[in-house]
Amino acid sequence: MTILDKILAEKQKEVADLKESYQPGEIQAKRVNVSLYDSFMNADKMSIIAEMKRASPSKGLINDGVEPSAQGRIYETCGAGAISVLTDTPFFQGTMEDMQEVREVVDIPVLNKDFIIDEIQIDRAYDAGANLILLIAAALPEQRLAELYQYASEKGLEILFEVHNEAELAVAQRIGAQIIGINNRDLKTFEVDLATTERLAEKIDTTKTLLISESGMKEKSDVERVQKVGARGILVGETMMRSVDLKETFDSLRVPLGE
Ligand SMILES: O=P(O)(O)OC[C@@H](O)[C@@H](O)c1c[nH]c2ccccc12
Repeated sequence: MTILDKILAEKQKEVADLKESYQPGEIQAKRVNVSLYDSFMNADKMSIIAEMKRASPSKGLINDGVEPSAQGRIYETCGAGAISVLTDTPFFQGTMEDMQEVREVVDIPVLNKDFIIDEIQIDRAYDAGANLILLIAAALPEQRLAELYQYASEKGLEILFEVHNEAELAVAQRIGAQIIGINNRDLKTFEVDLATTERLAEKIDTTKTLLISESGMKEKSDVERVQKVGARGILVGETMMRSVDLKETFDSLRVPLGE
């Protein structure tokens, strides 16, 4: 059983509970109407989705003392284009409240980072003020991904569609995903390799599809590698959570986008 299988088994239970306990519309949060697609496509520097990530199955505790609203404010001030908040509790120590706290204090797009397998989770993400949800190609069959993609779009959410190999990328393209995240980390083995972005980017028309490279970004040279193949955005968790000088970290990773 891979870690992804374990997480998904846990999500089945969570969703069953949520269907009993959550009424869509129950939470009400600030809504900010911003498009990550538009802002990232129009930027002249690498855009950063900075992530709130206390812990992970691969790294254990990363930074559990973090205060979401303070961290969210700093991310925005330092130049984040968006903020990703992990809301999974058993494996990542995040909560939905973390995301709501961040939402209240920032005006940039907020991504609800979780393992979404059911519409009810999309309802709750929307209610809690998310602008985007994550859909992970490896988590579900194509038909189900297509249904959830459409459900989220109809609610006015944007979708970060995450892929890790050619077959998953083909699914993203058949579904018509506008924002594709190439995860450099294999969710089944935790291995990280930036060559994943380099290999898959070739098959994407990055003038129309917004390409985000996810995971494993530590320094400028990493960002330059993915910029060269057309990424306009990066998703950065651990490096941001461990940074002692966020302004400096953002400035060094926001490389120019030119040729
Ligand atoms: O901490 P990193 O290596 O910068 O990675 C961030 C982000 O890409 C990673 O948290 C992630 C990518 N896809 C996911 C899916 C679920 C949970 C987490 C993730």
